[in-house]
Amino acid sequence: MTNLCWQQPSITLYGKQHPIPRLQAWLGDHPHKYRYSGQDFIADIWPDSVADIARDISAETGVLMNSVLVNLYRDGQDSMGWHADDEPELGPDPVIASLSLGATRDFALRRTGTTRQAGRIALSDGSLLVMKAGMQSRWQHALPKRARVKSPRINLTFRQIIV
Ligand SMILES: O=C(O)CCC(=O)C(=O)O
Ligand SMILES: [Fe+2]
Repeated sequence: MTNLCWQQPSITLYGKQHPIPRLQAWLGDHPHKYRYSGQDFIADIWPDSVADIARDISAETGVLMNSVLVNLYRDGQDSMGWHADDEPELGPDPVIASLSLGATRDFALRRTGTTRQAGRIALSDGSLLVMKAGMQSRWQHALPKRARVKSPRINLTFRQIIV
């Protein structure tokens, strides 16, 4: 994982550029394109180790996963804000499978259109969280900062790009 092509793109908030508070890499079985905050990213072809995990997760979920967004949270200061994975490339009702490695981090949930957190799940090393069809339109999720966490976490969110 350490030799992946890590990127730290900037997102535009209120007209100002901010680097995302984590590193990410976009991998797949083909050079799939995906659009994120107004920028296009082309997938690097995944190494055999990741292809093997994708095969297992495809068998587990019944969905042929052909791409993965890898997130590296260097410590508890790194995070991901509230969002749903509702990019058009994923189709109307995606299944997304999220494998966690390293430090345990809380995964927070809220209903779409609300601001209050409705629940959280501690994602520990080796855990697999499957967000099933219907979830992205009804719920948002986030990975909040945790000041006490001093060690890194890598998260692989397997997806099926359908366009
Ligand atoms: O790090 C996590 O568990 C969440 C990652 C996530 O939501 C995403 O990659 O879209
Ligand atoms: Fe997500």
